Amino acid sequence: MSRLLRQPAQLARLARLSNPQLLRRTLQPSILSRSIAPSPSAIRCTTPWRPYSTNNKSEPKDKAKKDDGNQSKPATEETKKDEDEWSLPLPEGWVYLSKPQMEAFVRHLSNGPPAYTEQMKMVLRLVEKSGVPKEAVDVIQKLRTNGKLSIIDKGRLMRYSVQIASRAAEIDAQTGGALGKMNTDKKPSTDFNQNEKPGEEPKKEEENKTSEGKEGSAQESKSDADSQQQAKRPGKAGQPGSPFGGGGGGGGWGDSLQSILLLLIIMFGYDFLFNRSVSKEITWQEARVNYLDKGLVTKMVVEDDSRVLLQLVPEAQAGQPQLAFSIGSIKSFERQLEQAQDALDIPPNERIPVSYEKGGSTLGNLFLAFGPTLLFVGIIIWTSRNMAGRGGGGGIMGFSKSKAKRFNAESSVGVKFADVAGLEEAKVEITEFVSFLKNPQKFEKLGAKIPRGAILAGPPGTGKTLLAKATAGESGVPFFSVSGSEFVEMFVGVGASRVRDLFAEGRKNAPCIIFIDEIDAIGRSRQEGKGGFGGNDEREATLNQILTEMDGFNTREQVVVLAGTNRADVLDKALMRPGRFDRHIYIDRPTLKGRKEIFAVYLKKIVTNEDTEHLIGRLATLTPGFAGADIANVVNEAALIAARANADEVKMMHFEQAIERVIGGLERKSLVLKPEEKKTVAYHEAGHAICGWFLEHADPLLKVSIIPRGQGALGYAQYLPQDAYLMNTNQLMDRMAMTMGGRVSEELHFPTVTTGASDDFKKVSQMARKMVMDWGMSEKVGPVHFEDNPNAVTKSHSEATSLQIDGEVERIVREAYQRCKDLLTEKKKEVGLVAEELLKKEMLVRDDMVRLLGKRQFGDNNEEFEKYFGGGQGANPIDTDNPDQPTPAPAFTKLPTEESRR
Ligand SMILES: Nc1ncnc2c1ncn2[C@@H]1O[C@H](COP(=O)(O)OP(=O)(O)OP(=O)(O)O)[C@@H](O)[C@H]1O
Repeated sequence: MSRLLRQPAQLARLARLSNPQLLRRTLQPSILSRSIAPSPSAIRCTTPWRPYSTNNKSEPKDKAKKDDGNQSKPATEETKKDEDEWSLPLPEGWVYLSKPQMEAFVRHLSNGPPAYTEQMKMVLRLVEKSGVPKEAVDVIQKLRTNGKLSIIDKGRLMRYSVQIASRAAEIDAQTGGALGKMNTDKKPSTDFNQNEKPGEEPKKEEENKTSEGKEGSAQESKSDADSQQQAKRPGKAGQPGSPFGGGGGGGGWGDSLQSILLLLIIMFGYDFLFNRSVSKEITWQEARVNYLDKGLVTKMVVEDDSRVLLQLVPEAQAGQPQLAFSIGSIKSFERQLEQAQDALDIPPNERIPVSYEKGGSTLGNLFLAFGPTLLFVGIIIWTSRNMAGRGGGGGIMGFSKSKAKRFNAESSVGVKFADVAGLEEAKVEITEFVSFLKNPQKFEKLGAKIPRGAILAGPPGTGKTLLAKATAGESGVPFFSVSGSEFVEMFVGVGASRVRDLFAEGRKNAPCIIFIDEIDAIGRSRQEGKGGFGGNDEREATLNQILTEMDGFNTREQVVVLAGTNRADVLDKALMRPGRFDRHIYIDRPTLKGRKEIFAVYLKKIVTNEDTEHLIGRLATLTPGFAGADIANVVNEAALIAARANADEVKMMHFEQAIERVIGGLERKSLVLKPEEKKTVAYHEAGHAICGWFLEHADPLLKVSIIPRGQGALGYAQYLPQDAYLMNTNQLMDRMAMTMGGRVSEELHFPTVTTGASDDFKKVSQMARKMVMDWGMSEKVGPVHFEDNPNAVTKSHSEATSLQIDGEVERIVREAYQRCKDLLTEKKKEVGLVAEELLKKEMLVRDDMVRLLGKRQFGDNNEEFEKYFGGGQGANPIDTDNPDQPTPAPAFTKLPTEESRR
């Protein structure tokens, strides 16, 4: 419809093209009904229609009287009697227009676009036939007396037009399309000729009507043939295309409604845009001689500084349009008016009032009147579409819809417990939910209450979501997954209503599992944020709704709520209490055993000829601290590296490259260091390596490199820390000393030091501070725990204690430094040896170290390391240039770079 409105020519085409079809549709029933048996509807369709103003002598008077009695028209003088037998009674509050009113209406419409004159005639016939709402009479009366309408009145008239159009459609449907048929045959009693004097019947029309009256039923019998003729000449002048469908049992009344509406909108739109007022142009002289001099002018309105509208006494105005004349300038008009009034000797207090109006019904006014409303409606539609596009559920109402993704037991949730490696304890806990969903009677008959839900807490990527999915997969129930952040919207109340919707959906689909990931986005403690500038009301409202919903489940409702979070510590206590999230399942990063199991799951999908057991063990040993997601990533990365090298299978070196890439980041080949910088980096890394090699509690060294990697790392020494859960003071001191190795080596080998050790100092300081404040490892401060929250306004301890803590931290760091300095001073030669080798080879592996320094004195303190990497081997330094030496395992050899492979 909007497309049609933008292209009025199309509408004309549409109306014209639709005419033959409509005619055919209209005709068919009457032809059929006549060839078989005359039916009342067929007769009705062909009964000639007589407009109200035609005083048709041929109509039998008694019939007219009878009809009059049947009509429920108001008994005013202006009310017109309808004589057509198929006319429907006027609805309450509706009247027929009087002839002068009709003429005023016609004059108004005749200002529409010329291309639609024919269509306007049809609208007119329709108005004659259908009557108008009573209130419309007031507006039309204004049109009659003022010749123009205000924007508000035009808007009203538009509204009445819609009502008229729907009544027309009703009549058309109820009379089997008679209205449509009538419009193809008849002309309105009131013509559109503007220049015609009001009240005067056009002669031609009169003739037509007389002949109509004479021919009477002859026309009826001719109608089929005529109609068929018309069908062949669509849109010919005088035979307008009908916008009324309606034929064939009212099937086209929707078309009628649409067409009439479009026509009216076009007409009024045209009027708005192009006709400042419905008026007749005269000259100043005419205005003066015919009206001013005769004392008929009551007021003058200057429009847009260029045109003057005359307001006349009612007697003079009656029956004619608004009069207007153009002026060159206001000044000259005022002068002329004054002279005229002076000449007429009009006293100053009786002079004709002049008012000034700007704009009239210009485009600007139109925008001023409707712009804000249109803008508002536009914004609503845009926002609503946007929400729908984001999966908001469609339309503005979609805001409150939950965005949970539903996975079906048969389709998407293909995950089973077997796919979740490790996490044995968590699986045991959660299996209970599965048996509850599968077999609730088992629990109910013993009077047991089933837990409502479980919080799965732990570091990112450890398999919380996977476990929740597996629970749904095992129990074969629908699974609704939603992220906590999806409840957070800028509109107040949306979060709470989404929670309501989610739980309602869950209840509808019970038994089912609802999984809320990252629940900390909405489940944070309500105390948080209260201290500052007040809490977040929207978040609290959402949390309260979750609390309410979880309370709302009765024990028989088989809806289990699981939630995942990385921050169980910040969750609201009310959320964690029994009866809501009863179970708290902590899922930590996998241990060596867990990593082996996860590698086993993912390596199944990889093409490799390596010994699986050895591969898994070795990779698991190389990846301490890796979460399940990291392991999945390493395996995939290795396959990608192998594919890039066009390998047939994924080899150990591909896996090791992948691990190195995940830990250290991408090799930065573009970063070229100056020779002296490279030398500093080599001595710095050699210092770390020597500390790691000679300190008793250091972790086994894997490799040292001066190839820049990732973000800002110019070199690195990779150790293999054990899965340690406790550390003693000696271990910590050795680790700190090892971390200081880089800076101390720089001090010993160069006249000045560099900025390269800042990250080392940060680590050392953090460790020392924890030893003093958290772990009670300072004799002076004692076994006390101190809160170390840099954001806290008040400290948990006194200034004196702070000073004491600072003093102890400094002491520990200094001790570690001294330990390192003593060692590196003693091993200065070895540092130089390793550094020079590093400068030559860029990367040294464990075997290089053994070759250069001899077997490590203290062993590797790591069983797995010794098992998979042959730790302790190489008691005799390996000469890699000697072909008789055993080939080192891949982790100990330099990995081929991209260039060397090419
Ligand atoms: N125990 C595991 N067994 C198999 N795959 C795992 C395991 N843990 C994690 N993964 C892998 O890691 C991916 C991410 O895991 P998941 O989404 O469950 O982590 P999460 O703990 O929910 O993380 P987050 O806290 O960031 O939401 C999984 O799709 C899976 O491929």
